[in-house]
Amino acid sequence: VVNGVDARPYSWPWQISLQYLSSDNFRHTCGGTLIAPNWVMTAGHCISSRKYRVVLGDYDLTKNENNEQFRDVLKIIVHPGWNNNCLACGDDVALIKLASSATINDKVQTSCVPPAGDMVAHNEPCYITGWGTLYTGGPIASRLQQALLPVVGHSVCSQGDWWGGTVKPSMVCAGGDIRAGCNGDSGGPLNCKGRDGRWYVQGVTSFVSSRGCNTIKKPTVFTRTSSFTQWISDTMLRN
Ligand SMILES: CC(C)c1ccc(NC(=O)[C@@H]2CCCN2C(=O)[C@H](CCCC[NH3+])NC(=O)C(F)(F)F)cc1
Repeated sequence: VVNGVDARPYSWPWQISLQYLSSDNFRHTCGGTLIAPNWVMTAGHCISSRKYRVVLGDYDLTKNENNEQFRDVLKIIVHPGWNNNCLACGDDVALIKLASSATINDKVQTSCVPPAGDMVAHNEPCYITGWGTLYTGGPIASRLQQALLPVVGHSVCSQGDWWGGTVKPSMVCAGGDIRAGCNGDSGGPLNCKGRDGRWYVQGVTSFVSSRGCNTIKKPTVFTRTSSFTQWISDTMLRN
């Protein structure tokens, strides 16, 4: 996250770190959201043929704070429409079934998935969270970062000098000024508070401009969760 701040520890208890085994130790590669005790939602582009683990209840990736829960992955289902060579085609979403359920407590909780078709409004105040790089090409964060990213409506985000036709209705734009997601935030949540006072994961961090994470008029682009609510529930039910 570029120009964010340290989150208050465990204030986003559904944020997970997706890590892959790289010569004898696990490395953070993407974020993700706990949406059921044994299911995590992340981005399709985060998934390759590596061995993964999921870390829950983490805050500082460089310290053992004794609240972390480590889970092996039982299975990964990438959305059938995801095409690694077509970021603009969307469907950048995947579901990870944990080998055993997370222990739900004050530091590990599930986020709400919005109802199908739920549309976050232009300028709605949402927060991106993640351990991604602190600036383009920079180091990943040690402590979980957060930044307020106001939603940019599709009519603005799809304008020529913004993302144009690259952004689809199945995506959500947010930010577009000095704050942005950055590499390593992929797969993490766009957190928006509902009228019921509960937090909803309205987006899955998908892409930023290849010219720099916080490029003006190139807001961070998220997979719109509510476009996949049906797929999410079907997949969890069948697997
Ligand atoms: C659709 C096309 C115009 C296009 C749009 C944006 C990009 N952006 C990028 O490639 C930048 C540069 C580093 C990684 N990156 C990204 O946007 C990667 C996804 C890359 C997937 C590649 N297989 N996502 C992230 O860094 C983020 F923001 F989610 F944390 C690339 C192509």
